[in-house]
Amino acid sequence: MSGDPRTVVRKFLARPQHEGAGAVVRRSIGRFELKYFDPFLVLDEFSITAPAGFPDHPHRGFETVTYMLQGAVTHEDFEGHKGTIEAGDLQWMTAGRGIVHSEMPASNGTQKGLQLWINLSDRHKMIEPRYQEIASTNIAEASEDGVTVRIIAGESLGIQSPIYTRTPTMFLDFTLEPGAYMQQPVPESWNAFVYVLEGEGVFGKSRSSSTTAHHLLLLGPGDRLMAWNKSSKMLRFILVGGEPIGQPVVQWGPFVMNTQEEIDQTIQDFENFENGFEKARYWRSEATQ
Ligand SMILES: Nc1ccc(F)c(C(=O)c2c[nH]c3ncc(Cl)cc23)c1F
Ligand SMILES: [Fe+3]
Repeated sequence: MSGDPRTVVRKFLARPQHEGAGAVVRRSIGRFELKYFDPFLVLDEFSITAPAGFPDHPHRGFETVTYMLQGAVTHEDFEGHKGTIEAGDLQWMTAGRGIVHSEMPASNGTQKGLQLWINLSDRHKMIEPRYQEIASTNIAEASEDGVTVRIIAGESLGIQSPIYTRTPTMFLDFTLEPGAYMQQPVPESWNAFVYVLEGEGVFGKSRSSSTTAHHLLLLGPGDRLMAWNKSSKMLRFILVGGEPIGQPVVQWGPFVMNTQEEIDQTIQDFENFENGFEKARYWRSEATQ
């Protein structure tokens, strides 16, 4: 690698806030200090205990990536697609022209996970909805010198995820043993961030300070991330990068388009059950009945 390692340019502590129906999320991307980090719209570390959850709601114009950390979430949509996302499982949902679904706790106790919202370019915003779902046991994993990486999207240690990312994206789940060090290439033209899940780590070229759980680190220019675990406990974090789309973003809750007129049309489509929302007219999820 001929370029420079990336440095940490901004650091945010994601504090709990209420979302959905009684759900608690730690929102890092999508909060007022960081409304949009192209192509990323939202990063939520969510925690839900029944009866709280995310009952019937729509999406248009982007993708949701749900990666379970603890427990399980049951999802069902207006096309009859339903299932349970267990701990370690991945659901990559391309809402495209429109999805209406519910995402609710699948069992008692607290369900925890991450949900990342990835914007779609204008040419993909109205494509047919699609799911890519991988069970935990089928998620590619590699280990080397005290570093274990689960390849959710993109490539690491010579292993490529099967997930097709319309907006080119990498999503890697790293665990470093005490004393371990990692280096991961990141395309120089991509925006990239780290979100710490557990432990304490030192990130970036300057190795200035350590970072603990629930913190998001925006990375500056460079061709790779370096990280160290100088603590006596395990360090776990995700490294996410994406190719900026560079188009206008007009968002109204779960609708993300390029112009206000397209948002007005989307709201009309949803209210009139048209242009992709036809099946929302009579559908209600079982989870919320
Ligand atoms: N207010 C609001 C508006 C629109 C939404 F789509 C949602 C929503 O469904 C979620 C937002 N964060 C999430 N983390 C995890 C899961 Cl499983 C779902 C969500 C929501 F909460
Ligand atoms: Fe949703």
